[in-house]
Amino acid sequence: SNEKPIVRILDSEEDAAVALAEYTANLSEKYIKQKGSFSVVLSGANLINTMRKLLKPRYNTTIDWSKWLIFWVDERVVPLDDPLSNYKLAFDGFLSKVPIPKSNIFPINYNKSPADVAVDYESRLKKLVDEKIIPLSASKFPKFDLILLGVGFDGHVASLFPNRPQRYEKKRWVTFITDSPKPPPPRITLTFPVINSASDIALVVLDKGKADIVAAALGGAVVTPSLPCAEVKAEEELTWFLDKDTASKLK
Ligand SMILES: O=C(O)[C@H](O)[C@@H](O)[C@H](O)[C@H](O)COP(=O)(O)O
Repeated sequence: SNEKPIVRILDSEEDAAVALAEYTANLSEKYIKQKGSFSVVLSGANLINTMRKLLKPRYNTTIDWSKWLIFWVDERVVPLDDPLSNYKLAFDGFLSKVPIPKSNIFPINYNKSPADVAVDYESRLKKLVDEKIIPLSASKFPKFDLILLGVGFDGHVASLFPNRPQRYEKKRWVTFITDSPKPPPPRITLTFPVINSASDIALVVLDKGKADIVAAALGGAVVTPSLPCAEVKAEEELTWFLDKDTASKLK
């Protein structure tokens, strides 16, 4: 793997959205050619809006949507029709507008217990690995093609927060949190061993309020505890997508 991330600094949020579409479409073509499918793992929040260019020509007409598999890097433990659901956000803003087969979309099975939801999601991933739909990494974690991550103001990725133990999980594929500092409190999340087994990862940060966090993560500043976003590694390539304002504090 490439130890050094690629840092792309675009002029504006609009340009970053275009660059993200181009990047995603290229990976889609590459992995579908290579392995017959393209597994994409989504975050919530702003990311879905940044993916909007994929819904427009030429991407919407040239991408082989039937080969996409959709997962969530983290999910709020709420019913799937709740306005806080990452699934609902992705469905309303993206998935309902492209012809991805419903059977290729893997939202959580909602249940009141975050622990149960995590166990269920992990066992469904295990089944997909057994069925050879998702490959296994050398370290025996599921290997997704592309994980798309946002970064929080505290440097979190997925629902792996700086001051919470979930970020140190080494064995589980999916874990849960009942006291997330970002609301809502109950969530499930993929763990670092799974995230860092992905082939390609995009960290998409387009918010000048996060300029300091990005500079700390990319500038190698010593922060205790370390920033989760600085712990992300990809098997093939890790790419940061920033706009000028968000990158303004980079040296
Ligand atoms: O549950 C969520 O909200 C996310 O999946 C979370 O990990 C998000 O990606 C970051 O908090 C950044 O969110 P923004 O990009 O909206 O700031």
